[in-house]
Amino acid sequence: MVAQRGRRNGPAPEPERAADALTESVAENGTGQAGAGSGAAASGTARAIPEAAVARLAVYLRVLSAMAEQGATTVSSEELSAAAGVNSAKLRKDLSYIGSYGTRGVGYEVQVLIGQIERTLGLTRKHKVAVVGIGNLGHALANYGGFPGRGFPVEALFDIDPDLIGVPVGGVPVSHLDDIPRVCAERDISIGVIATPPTAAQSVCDRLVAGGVQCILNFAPVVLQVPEHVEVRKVDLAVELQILSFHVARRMAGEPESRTSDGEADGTKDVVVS
Ligand SMILES: NC(=O)c1ccc[n+]([C@@H]2O[C@H](COP(=O)([O-])OP(=O)(O)OC[C@H]3O[C@@H](n4cnc5c(N)ncnc54)[C@H](O)[C@@H]3O)[C@@H](O)[C@H]2O)c1
Repeated sequence: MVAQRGRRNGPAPEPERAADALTESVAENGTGQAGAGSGAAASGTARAIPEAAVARLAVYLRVLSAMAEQGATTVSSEELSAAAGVNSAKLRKDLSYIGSYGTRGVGYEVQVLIGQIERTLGLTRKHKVAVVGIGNLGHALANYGGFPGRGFPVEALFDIDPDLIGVPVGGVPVSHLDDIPRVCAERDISIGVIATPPTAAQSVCDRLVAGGVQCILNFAPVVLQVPEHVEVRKVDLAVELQILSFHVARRMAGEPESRTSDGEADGTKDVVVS
């Protein structure tokens, strides 16, 4: 996933919303590239957190939540790192960013660590999501049941196709593109997901911003221009496939492992390109 920086001038951020938003918890360096120690510290901590570490924190949270559901109260760094597919040195470093060092011989208290990661990721409140473009991808996103439980309820859907307007998808009726600003403002949508053709993405983005949306997840293969207070992340599965291809090519050539974007040797193949 790529943090994207196309900026337009715009109004100043609302501090309380900006501080809460998931994607604004990540480190920024103004170039779209993550780097160790760059940019803003995640909320609740004094240290900047590399964007790749933020992505791994989300993975640790998912693993810890599953462990908690199974009744675990403590977890060692070795157990957690194995379950998350990350080496334990990297895990300990990631958790040090949020001030969590564990107890020698005991490890980490699961619920305490969950709380710390949730606070760092701004997940102590729900972030309502709107999806725009209810085609193949939009349908899949709208129907996916895994978002609400992780604090991201899908509360609005938009499209331009008259055949879709008013039709419920995943229990939410599709509204018309023109209603984006009003509906997003009324429903307090904080994250907009763009799944339209690329030609439509910028105008959709402008409407989302007009509706007060401060975080955009963009699946369309286009760079969006946004005001300073709006955070954009771009998802491109082709890039992920190219990264896999890179690893296969390296392995076949017998060349050394790559380094992650936070500058660490990567023995885990969990490169996050940002
Ligand atoms: N990032 C990725 O990894 C990835 C993967 C698949 C698709 N995509 C991209 O996601 C987008 C959607 O792909 P898809 O396969 O679902 O396409 P699709 O054609 O099935 O769906 C697009 C939907 O957008 C709607 N739409 C068109 N113009 C609109 C507008 N102005 N406002 C609102 N809705 C509008 C259409 O009516 C349609 O329902 C494309 O840009 C595609 O390139 C990205």
